[in-house]
Amino acid sequence: MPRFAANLSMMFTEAPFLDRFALAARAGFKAVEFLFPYEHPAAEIAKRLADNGLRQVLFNLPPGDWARGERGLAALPDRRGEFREALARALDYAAALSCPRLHVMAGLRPEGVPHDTLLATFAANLDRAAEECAKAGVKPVIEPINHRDIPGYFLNTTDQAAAIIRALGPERIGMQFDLYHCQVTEGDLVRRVERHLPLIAHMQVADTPGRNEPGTGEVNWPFVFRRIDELGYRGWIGCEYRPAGETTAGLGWFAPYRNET
Ligand SMILES: O=C(O)C(=O)[C@H](O)CO
Ligand SMILES: [Mg+2]
Repeated sequence: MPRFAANLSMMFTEAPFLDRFALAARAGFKAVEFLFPYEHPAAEIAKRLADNGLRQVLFNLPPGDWARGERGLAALPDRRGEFREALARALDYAAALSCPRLHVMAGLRPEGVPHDTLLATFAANLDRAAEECAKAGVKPVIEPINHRDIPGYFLNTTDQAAAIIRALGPERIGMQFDLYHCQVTEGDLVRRVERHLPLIAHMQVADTPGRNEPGTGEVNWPFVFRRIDELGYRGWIGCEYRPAGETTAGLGWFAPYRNET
């Protein structure tokens, strides 16, 4: 059976961030992910994880100035110093939270910079991230993101991510396969999971088109989850969706998977 992690940036937003850990555990989750921990001391988050018997399975490197629209630094040639600092900061948190995966966001394509320059920067930064992360027992992951949610994002398709991962070594870098982005951009979910399975180190889910919980949109999730399981994926699937109503009221879809650890 697939194992689901609650995404605490999107779920349980009825409560302040630090109180969401208890709500996730009460709803039956054994693991959590979120976008960014940096507004809170790592020790405080570690305590919430321990108090509630939860594992932290993923979070993101600092993405630059999120409030001003930045969405990562890794492909940006004039931000390499800042990328190194972001990596170090994320690794400090990962150590404190015993987190095995870090999402390295590529960033938005700056106007006038050739694609090859961005790709070379992304590869060089990922190479460095892989080296530093390996020392800490962490695997960095990259995620193709659709054009509608983040227009101008550098990394859009699973094939593009796969080519970068193969060039750098799948044992060093993984794919964060977000089924929601894949359905928006590419579709053919099960075939794409089959194609990229050896590279996939983390998954995420939301239904399309609304980015709400599974069962609110157009995808046959029981079939997709069953095939993912049959294919042998044993990693986590982060519930990176905006609940259509109150979070707990929308967890009916999760009932068959609640006991997976
Ligand atoms: O948007 C997503 O799907 C993500 O997973 C990123 O971490 C945040 O943009
Ligand atoms: Mg995602």
